[in-house]
Amino acid sequence: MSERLPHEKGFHISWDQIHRDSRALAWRLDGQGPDDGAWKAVVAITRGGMAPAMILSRELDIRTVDTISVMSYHHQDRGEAQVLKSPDKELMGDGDGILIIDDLVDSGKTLDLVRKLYPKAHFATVYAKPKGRPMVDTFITEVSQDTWIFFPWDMALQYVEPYRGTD
Ligand SMILES: O=P(O)(O)OC[C@H]1O[C@H](OP(=O)(O)OP(=O)(O)O)[C@H](O)[C@@H]1O
Ligand code: HPA
Ligand SMILES: [Mg+2]
Repeated sequence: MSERLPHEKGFHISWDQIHRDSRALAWRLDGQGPDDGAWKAVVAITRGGMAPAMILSRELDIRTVDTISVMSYHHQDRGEAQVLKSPDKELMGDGDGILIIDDLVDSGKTLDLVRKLYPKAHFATVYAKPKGRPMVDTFITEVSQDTWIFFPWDMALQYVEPYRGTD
């Protein structure tokens, strides 16, 4: 069953902003891996985690990148999180040395599911809401629970009327 969430605010993120915030995340994680500071691999939670994971893997020079596909929302309606595609089993093990990246943590259900599969992985998101915060090891910006984050891949530039009409 899914429920409609009461989002009062919208937080609109540009490509430039997500690029800078993902770089900030990379900066924070640089040298923090278990193998002399190095990370074994980056795993993106698709689809939202792919853009931040690409930026981060470039910054940290990590060439081993895999994905886990978790689906939990239809537009703004939340359903049960389910794994649609798993990353390489041999690479993942119990998650030790693996950086698992998502664009945001909201209720925390997606990360809760992935954490159960890879308990030793490091979980990082660019944005976090209060409910999901305990599920994430590292994040950059927190927004309130009643904020819906709009990502640049879900938006387009369009004309807006000036505050004062033109006629
Ligand atoms: O903390 P939660 O409440 O679980 O919500 C966070 C997750 O929800 C969104 O993904 P979604 O399932 O909508 O799929 P998408 O990344 O393909 O858009 C978002 O990208 C996170 O992965
Ligand atoms: O605030 C959000 N924005 C976009 N996708 C999401 N998935 C869960 N919460 C959000
Ligand atoms: Mg997602």
